[in-house]
Amino acid sequence: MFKIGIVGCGAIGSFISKKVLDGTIKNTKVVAVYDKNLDKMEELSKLTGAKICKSVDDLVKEDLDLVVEAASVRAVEEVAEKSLTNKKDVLIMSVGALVDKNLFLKLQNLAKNAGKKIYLPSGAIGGLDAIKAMRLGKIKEVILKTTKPVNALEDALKNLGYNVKDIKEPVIVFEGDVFEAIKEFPANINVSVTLSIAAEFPAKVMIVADPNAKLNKHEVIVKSSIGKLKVCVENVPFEENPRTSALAAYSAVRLIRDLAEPIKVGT
Ligand SMILES: NC(=O)C1=CN([C@@H]2O[C@H](COP(=O)(O)OP(=O)(O)OC[C@H]3O[C@@H](n4cnc5c(N)ncnc54)[C@H](O)[C@@H]3O)[C@@H](O)[C@H]2O)C=CC1
Ligand SMILES: O=C([O-])CC(=O)C(=O)O
Repeated sequence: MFKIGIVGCGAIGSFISKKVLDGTIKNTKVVAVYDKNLDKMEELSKLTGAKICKSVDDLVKEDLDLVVEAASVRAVEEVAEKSLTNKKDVLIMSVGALVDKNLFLKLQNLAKNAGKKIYLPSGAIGGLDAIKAMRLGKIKEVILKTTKPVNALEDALKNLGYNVKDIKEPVIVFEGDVFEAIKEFPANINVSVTLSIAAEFPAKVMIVADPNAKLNKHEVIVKSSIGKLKVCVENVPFEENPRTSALAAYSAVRLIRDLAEPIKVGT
């Protein structure tokens, strides 16, 4: 039996748990959960039978094969560092945290020394398989254009001083590099960091708030010496959390399911 611990019992953590329970992810059990929100943690524990943990420290001491971080960019350092030092593989959803080069290198070293893995799912975008291969040539430009409904961007827009009710037509609310993008939209643009890590090249990012949009759209363009890639996904948002695309949770489910597969498809 493959044993999982989950930090963050929101949309993604709960979805992964449901896919364990319905057998989409086979021979697996969610054995421990932690969330700073007690109600969410109790709800997921009730659903899965998992132990309620008092802290990340408490969770990583359990007998686990994998820790899933599905909490927030700010949670990543503690969850990943403690998982790896306690000899657990870790899957990170809040990939945005890894825009910090020092943290990236620290976790990479910890994983190497512990003989453990850090898994970064493709999340809400596509094309990373091809981009990783293209990276072996020369990458010239990496672009991500994200369009989301206004309510999906609401928290970040309010922090940036937008009056969201005044947005009546599509507005470019951000244009800049991946470093600024994840700072200003920490719960919306983790994919720009995953993309930049896969390409080993900093993405240029544009974010559009569209009051008429119903889907989370991500357009990825990569220009390289090997060729040009254009991938566009139009994702159904999660009902429980409109900031998050359903594809992001499905990609984590697929990654965990594939860990046990003898044949690996794609790069
Ligand atoms: N890589 C990707 O493509 C994507 C990544 N994400 C990221 O994945 C993460 C999870 O997303 P959702 O499940 O949709 O979010 P959510 O908001 O539905 O759930 C997050 C849960 O984590 C808990 N939490 C937050 N900080 C915590 C901490 N420091 N310690 C313990 N619990 C904490 C919250 O109380 C909440 O219950 C977010 O950081 C989100 O930005 C979301 C979509 C796509
Ligand atoms: O789910 C999405 O569409 C993308 C997202 O929130 C993120 O990358 O943080």
